[in-house]
Amino acid sequence: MITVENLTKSFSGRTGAVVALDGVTLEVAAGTVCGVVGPSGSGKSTLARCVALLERPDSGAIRVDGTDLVSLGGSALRAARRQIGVVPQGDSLLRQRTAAGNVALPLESAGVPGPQRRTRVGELLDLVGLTDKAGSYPDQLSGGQRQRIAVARALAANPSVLLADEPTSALDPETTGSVLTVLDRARAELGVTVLVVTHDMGVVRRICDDVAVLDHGRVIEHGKVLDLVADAGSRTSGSLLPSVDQNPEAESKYDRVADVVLVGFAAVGALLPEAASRFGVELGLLGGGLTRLGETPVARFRVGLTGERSDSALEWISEAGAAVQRKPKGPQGVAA
Ligand SMILES: Nc1ncnc2c1ncn2[C@@H]1O[C@H](COP(=O)(O)OP(=O)(O)OP(=O)(O)O)[C@@H](O)[C@H]1O
Repeated sequence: MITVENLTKSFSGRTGAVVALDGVTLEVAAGTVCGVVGPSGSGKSTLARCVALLERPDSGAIRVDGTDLVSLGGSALRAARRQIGVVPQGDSLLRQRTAAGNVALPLESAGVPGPQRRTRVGELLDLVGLTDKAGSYPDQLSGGQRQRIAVARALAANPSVLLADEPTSALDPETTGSVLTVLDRARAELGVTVLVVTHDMGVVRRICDDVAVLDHGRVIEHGKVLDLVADAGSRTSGSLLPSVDQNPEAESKYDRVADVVLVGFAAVGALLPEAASRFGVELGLLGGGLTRLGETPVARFRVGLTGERSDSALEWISEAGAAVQRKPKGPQGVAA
């Protein structure tokens, strides 16, 4: 588990101090993947660098499995660093070493004997699906393959935490998928806790259990992705749910208009028709659609309802587990 408490970090800029982290508090449960998102300059990389102990915060605590890393020095700090695997931003492999040689690097530094090293490198190449590229040099690998080798290298010393800073930037969607699969396997098969910094909400959509949204060095939103998408006002719901086109003319034809978010329903399409028939209302779909967050099906539909028991129908949909947000009717609705 990673716990970050009230972390602050400033840099001296040309026009005075730049506050990169302004009281960041965050908790990432063991064996989960947390995405750190936010606009450029919001402090994402600084947070990752502090957690990786590459940067010392000005104040606050960073605990990994209960140990406060900020207070450590000397050999205790070096030992703590081994608990944290880092996939740096950009191309980070050594050009003159093969893929296997790059993965072996942290094991060599830790003095792991040759036979054990070879076994471990073999396991890691297998984990990232690149056993057949063991003898290839970085220039002979694609960008996605290089990133997967960087993940294998970060996992070599058996860390409990893996930090990845923009692991998929500059990759095409297909290659991005293969890198994300590897991060997901690290969590699922090795139980590693993963913190991934990204500007790409697609990364959050694919592999993150939790998300933290940073802005101006502060956490402005943090929680489980599946909880946040059900919260109509959250930024996460705005960026991950299917969009709804505005159509005031169609909406004006109904007594009630609402957005309905359904998370993890096996038969996502069945609830709305059932509400219509139970309460004898006319229910029309005005927009939205289905998506998937990780393995979980998620839907957002804008619905219109007409009939005396429209409110009861919406209440029943909400009691069945959906998040329902009633929409005020637009000017055309008032006129109708
Ligand atoms: N070493 C440094 N020296 C001076 N200022 C820095 C340094 N590192 C970061 N900053 C400043 O701290 C703020 C946060 O930067 P950071 O790189 O953490 O943001 P970010 O969210 O990762 O941005 P991006 O998405 O563009 O990588 C920015 O204003 C940045 O200019």
